[in-house]
This record gives sequence, structure tokens and C-alpha cells, in this order.
Amino acid sequence: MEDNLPVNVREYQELAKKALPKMHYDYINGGAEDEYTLRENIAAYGRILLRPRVLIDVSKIDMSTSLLGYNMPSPIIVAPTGAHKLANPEGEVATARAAAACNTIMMLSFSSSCRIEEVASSCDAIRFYQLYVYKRRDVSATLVRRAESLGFRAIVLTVDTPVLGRREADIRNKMIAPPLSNLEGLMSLDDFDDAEGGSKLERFSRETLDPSLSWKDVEWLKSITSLPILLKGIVTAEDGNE
Ligand SMILES: Cc1cc2nc3c(=O)[nH]c(=O)nc-3n(C[C@H](O)[C@H](O)[C@H](O)COP(=O)(O)O)c2cc1C
Repeated sequence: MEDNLPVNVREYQELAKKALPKMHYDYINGGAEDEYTLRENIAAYGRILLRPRVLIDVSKIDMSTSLLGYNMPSPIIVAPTGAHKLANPEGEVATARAAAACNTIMMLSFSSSCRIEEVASSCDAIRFYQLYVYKRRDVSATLVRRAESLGFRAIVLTVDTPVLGRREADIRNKMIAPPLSNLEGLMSLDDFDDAEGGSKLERFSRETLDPSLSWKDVEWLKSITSLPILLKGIVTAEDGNE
């Protein structure tokens, strides 16, 4: 087994494709709208060429940095992604342990398949909580308060998903919205599981996410939490200057 360990991310991806049900692999692997941006993101990294200098003693390399005052060994943190139990029975608890072992920060997704409480008690680490703003503001507010009381250090407001992208593989696979245990008891989750065609995940998102999301909601968020707020998904200088 040891001999066959993957040596790069692509090889992990091949193993994941074999191990996961097609619907779940496609959800993790897929993108929206002709998957143009997905391809372009990968190509963009390929266009960055380094100009390495030589003969400069690289026996000690320090990539450490800090974010919101928290020190980390490298400028790499764990982005929020939903429903880790689709890939691992321990879900976000396993991800939290891995992030803690690397001394890096994990952003726990609003669409986590583990409860915030389980992740918080799984290990000691700096964690941020990612927020979607639902039409039901009370649901979003409750989760912010729960994350705050469980020691999360910042709220990461996702601002590029007022509607879910048209994820083509999910439409073909009639992707089922994964169970979101943090929403249990806060809203009914059964109403979305009907026979309508296409992606049920997309339907769930359409019913729940608030497409009117705007700067006034950043003010609202400030009014309900004393945690620092990070905006995730700004891609233009114009928005950065707001
Ligand atoms: C399977 C999957 C689930 C995701 N779930 C979330 C989520 O719940 N919340 C969020 O803010 N972003 C989510 N994202 C977006 C990622 O956090 C990230 O912004 C995006 O994948 C772009 O980074 P990349 O080019 O490194 O993949 C998700 C991405 C993927 C691929």
C-alpha cells in the first residue's frame, strides 16, 4: 500500500474518482456555465512563471505569515467547501483535524455536513465560519451566534453566490442537496426533495439564498456580531474599494 501512495494532487483526484459515487465526484469536481472559469482558473496558474534566483542558500525557508493577527507557517488556509461527508464519513471533523495538524486556519462552510459544535470540540485550532445569507435572516443569524459562542474567530461572508451557479454536472445527475445538519430544527429541509427535474441542490439554493444580497447586509452582519468580517468572492478592484 505504502508503495502506491499518490505523489501529486492529480493522482489523488484519480483515486477519488474511483472511490466516490459519480454524483458526488461530479459535484466536487464540477463547475458552472460551460465550466469556463474552472478551466481558466487552472490555466491562470499555469501562466504564472517564476524567475528563480540561484546560489542563495535555500536550506532554511520561511513562508510564514499572519492573517488577522494569527500566525501560520504558510499563506495557505482551508477554503470553505460544503458537505465533506460526501467524501469522508467523518466529514468536516476530519478536515478540522488535518488543518490543525498543519497549524493552519480552516474556514468551516455554512453547508457543512458536521454540526458546528462537533467541529469546534474536535480539536484546538483557529477557525473561521463561512456564512451564506438566507432569505430567512433568522437562520443565518442563529448560525453566526452559534459560531461566535463556539470560539470561531471571524465570519467569512460569501458575496459571490447570491444565486448558485448553473452547475452542469449537477443538473445532469439530478444532484441531491446533501444533508445540512446545522439547519436541523431551524427550517424544514424536506420540502425541497420533490420530483422536479434537474439539480435538487440548485433548487434548494434558489429557495434559500437571498439574491438581494447587498452592502446593506454587510451592515446587518456587523450589527449582529462583534467578530471580524471577511468578504469572500471579491474579484474586481472596484468592489475592493467600496
Ligand atoms: C465542492 C465545492 C464546494 C464549495 N462549497 C463552498 C461553500 O460552501 N461556501 C463557499 O463560500 N465556497 C464554497 N466553494 C468555493 C470554494 O471555497 C472556492 O472559493 C472555489 O473552489 C475557488 O477556489 P479553487 O479555484 O481553489 O477551487 C466550494 C467549492 C467547491 C469545489
